[in-house]
Amino acid sequence: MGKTLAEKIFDAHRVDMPFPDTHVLKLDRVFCHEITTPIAITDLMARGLDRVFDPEKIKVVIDHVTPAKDSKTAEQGKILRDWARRQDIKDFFDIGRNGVCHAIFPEKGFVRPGFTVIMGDSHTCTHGAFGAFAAGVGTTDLEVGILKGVCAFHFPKTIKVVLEGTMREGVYAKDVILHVIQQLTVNGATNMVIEFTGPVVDAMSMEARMTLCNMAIEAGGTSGVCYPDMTTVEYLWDFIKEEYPSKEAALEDYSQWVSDEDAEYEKVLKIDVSDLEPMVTFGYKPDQVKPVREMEGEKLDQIYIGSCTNGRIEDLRVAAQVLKGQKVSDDVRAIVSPATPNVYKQALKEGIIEIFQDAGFCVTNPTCGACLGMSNGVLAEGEVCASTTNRNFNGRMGKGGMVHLMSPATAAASAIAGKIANSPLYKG
Ligand SMILES: CC(C)[C@H](C(=O)O)[C@@H](O)C(=O)O
Ligand code: SF4
Repeated sequence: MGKTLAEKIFDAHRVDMPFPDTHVLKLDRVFCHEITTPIAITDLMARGLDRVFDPEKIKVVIDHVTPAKDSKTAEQGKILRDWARRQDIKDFFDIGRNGVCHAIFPEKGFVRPGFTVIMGDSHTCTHGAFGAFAAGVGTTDLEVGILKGVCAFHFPKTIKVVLEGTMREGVYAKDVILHVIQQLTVNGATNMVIEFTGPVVDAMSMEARMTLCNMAIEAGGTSGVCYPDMTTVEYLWDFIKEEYPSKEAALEDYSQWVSDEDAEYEKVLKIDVSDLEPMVTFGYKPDQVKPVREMEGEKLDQIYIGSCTNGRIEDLRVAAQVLKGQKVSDDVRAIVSPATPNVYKQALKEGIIEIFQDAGFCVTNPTCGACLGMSNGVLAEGEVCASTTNRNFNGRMGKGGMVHLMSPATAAASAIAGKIANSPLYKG
């Protein structure tokens, strides 16, 4: 019987099996941010265990609320900052160099095919786009990871999602993943890995693959994964060119991180994306999804473009294409948060920031901010936001507020219309 990609990663990292179905894996990366890691640090300190397993494998960023908005968030930043200094963690991204964790860490080349990655953040699944096993964990697992560089997991059953056909113009990875979540439902992949394969994924950029894997958790998935290929090698090349004599050599090495043809799956879901339309959520759960067409004209108060799902340069490019020469409707306000300083810089270079500003968008620094209703765009009671983020839970972006998840193209078109609208890039 063949093996899935996740099983192969487990085999290569297993150091112990203390109980049946408890696999202790060696970790290649432990990622940290200022919301969950300070709790782990404080607890480790209280227990006299203020150490780290390897400062080079730990990567740290302040991203959720930055600059700090109050004494509490300032304290969280301080605990993380002091710890990174004390433990000699060199890859620490503080204000001015910081961006959303799941955007900046891939951008820095920290994730490689076949890696194991944990973080105290549910969207850690994003990094599976590189052919890694990347999972969000709670405080106890994070503490063990920081201290010992290992983490215990259950054996990963895998759901294979095969994406076939050709996407229509104006339909994006976000529309695909919303459709997939609708099919799987919010707990259809609980404790499982979702493997995204097929010609549609093969043709996708790394950014689009990250958008897919990012939302695996919204179907309950532990991790999303894509097979590494030449697109992966090209994305990583600047970081790996010392390791391999050529891109082909890197590809050959990475090609061990794919599933065998006869691997066993929990479920295989084949989806032809050829007829897929731009999609949007309508309720408080990410599987409540409809075509934008059926939601056109719905009232909005705010538009938000950003986050670890859709705050990368490709996303901003698409939004700018829609916004060019247009104005945000007087009925709404609009905010864009480039996900990293590099995204911001590139958007400046390409004139994208100017397009956003001329349209009437507020451009913030790179941060999670509005995505989880902590800063930079919190909704008031009863307000509605069109958002490129990944969660539409009740009150997610502010108490009593509602969120409609959608692609950057749909969000930009909705900003201009002042209500939910399909983008002119979609030719249907
Ligand atoms: C703050 C953090 C723990 C949280 C998560 O784990 O997902 C956040 O990133 C989110 O998206 O709600
Ligand atoms: S951008 Fe949103 S979903 Fe992503 S890590 Fe930040 S708060 Fe979580």
